[in-house]
Amino acid sequence: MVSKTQSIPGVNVDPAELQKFATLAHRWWDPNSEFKPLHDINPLRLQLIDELAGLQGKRVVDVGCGGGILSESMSARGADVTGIDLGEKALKVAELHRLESGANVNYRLIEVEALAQEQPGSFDVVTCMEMLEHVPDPAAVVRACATLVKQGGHVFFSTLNRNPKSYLFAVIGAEYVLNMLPKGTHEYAKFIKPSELAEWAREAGLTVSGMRGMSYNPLRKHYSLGTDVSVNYIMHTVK
Ligand SMILES: C[S@@+](CC[C@H](N)C(=O)[O-])C[C@H]1O[C@@H](n2cnc3c(N)ncnc32)[C@H](O)[C@@H]1O
Repeated sequence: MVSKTQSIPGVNVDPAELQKFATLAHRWWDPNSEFKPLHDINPLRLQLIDELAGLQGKRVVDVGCGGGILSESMSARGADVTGIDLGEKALKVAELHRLESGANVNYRLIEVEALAQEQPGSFDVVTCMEMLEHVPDPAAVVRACATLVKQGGHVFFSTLNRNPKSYLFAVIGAEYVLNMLPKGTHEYAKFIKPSELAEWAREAGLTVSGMRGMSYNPLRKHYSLGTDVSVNYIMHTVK
């Protein structure tokens, strides 16, 4: 299924993108489902965020939290987490899982731009992972994340780079060869170059402090963090 970018006027959302995740939402916490890549990369990104921002006792907002894989793990590191998404089904799954796990996460169905108006400068850490490539106006999400974070706080973005290698690995490889993701999960045109993301971040008043690549080795079926940002990458910014 290939979605068309069609946003709701006044709202920075592509309903077809939300629908993709709604269809699969009940499988969010199955580590062998379509969400396996998120489960597999989670320990790596969690460790990086904790090392750079120190999660214990911090107020964190996880933007586009989905079923809550990262949100719950950050709460397990001692953070007070708010998880927001516009996918109703994903949030219901997240809430049910939270009730079982007892995680300290408050889930809300709210646009990041609306939360930014409601609670500017309120969070020590903002995470926005694997979400920017699914919205019509990613720069507006970056601006909202910058508004949400306190002065001196940390904002983490992760997304897919846009180049022939990322097309080969993230679309052809993951969706068509290895069947790791449903076909149509990603639209190449929405992938974001680090230079573009860095510019949006700077325009929003954030300083880019570093970048790490997340690479997948199909032979070892293993993800690792490193310097190769050609496919999936995490950008660390500070306000
Ligand atoms: C690939 S999932 C990533 C989930 C989570 N961030 C993670 O990395 O584990 C993308 C998420 O973005 C959400 N999403 C898409 N468009 C959104 C929007 N405009 N506002 C908030 N969430 C959105 C989807 O509902 C989905 O939960």
